[in-house]
Amino acid sequence: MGGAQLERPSGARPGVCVRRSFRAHAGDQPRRPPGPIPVPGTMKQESAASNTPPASQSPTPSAQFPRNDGDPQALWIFGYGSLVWRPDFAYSDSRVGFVRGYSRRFWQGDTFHRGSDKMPGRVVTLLEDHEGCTWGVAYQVQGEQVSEALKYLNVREAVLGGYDTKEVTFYPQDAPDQPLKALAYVATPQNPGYLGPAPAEAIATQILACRGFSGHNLEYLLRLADFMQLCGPQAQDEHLAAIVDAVGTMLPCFCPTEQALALV
Ligand SMILES: N[C@@H](CCC(=O)N[C@@H](CS)C(=O)NCC(=O)O)C(=O)O
Repeated sequence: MGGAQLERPSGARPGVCVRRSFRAHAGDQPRRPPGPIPVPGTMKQESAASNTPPASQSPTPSAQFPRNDGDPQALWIFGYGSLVWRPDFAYSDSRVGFVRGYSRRFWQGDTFHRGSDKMPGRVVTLLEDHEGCTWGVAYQVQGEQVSEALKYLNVREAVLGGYDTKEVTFYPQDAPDQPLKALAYVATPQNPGYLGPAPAEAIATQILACRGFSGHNLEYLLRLADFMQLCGPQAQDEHLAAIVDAVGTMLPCFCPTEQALALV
């Protein structure tokens, strides 16, 4: 199964849930160019075991799983960080869209996937924000996929990441007037890995310096920025953009000089 299919909105008017000061109406459906464009990176269907340690007695998700009309066995899971480009669980359908009332923030520390105990990386969580809007991908799991996905995500998100489950309302980009109940993994300030707010420059420095089991923290940032770029101009994330800008400013300081390279 390929990556989540992202249909680049043509130069259409912005969809629903755009910048704080703008409220379009469900009728403003962006026209669709033919054929979807895959989200950057492949969403491999490799077995979950390939990138997480042996499953432990992970706690079961605290939220009752949100159900939508139709297939009672189906469950939608909303990804807004690494799940956007690497869900690594089998799913039946995926939709690009957004949740309202939350803002994405690089305020969660990560000592496994993108950092270490000595140098924790920074990954994203959702901050309750009445005016907020966060774009991501919702994945539909059905039948046996439900228990498999939840078992895998409990290890990856809850046990290793400190995330808890929360029910959110997801608005598909192509049908914002038909919202879906979805399960999201959110790192709250009560979890031990929570780092909280910091200036964009400090977050950028931490991201540039850290790597973990799943790769460099910079890859995490840039893949998310890549996804947001593909969502089109109506999808804005000022916090993410400020960190990307700060990384761009600092990168020369982290790059080896010609002289240093000549010594290699
Ligand atoms: N829950 C968020 C964030 C999840 C996230 O990024 N978790 C990290 C740290 S626990 C992770 O799974 N990283 C895997 C990776 O960086 O490839 C999402 O829905 O995407």
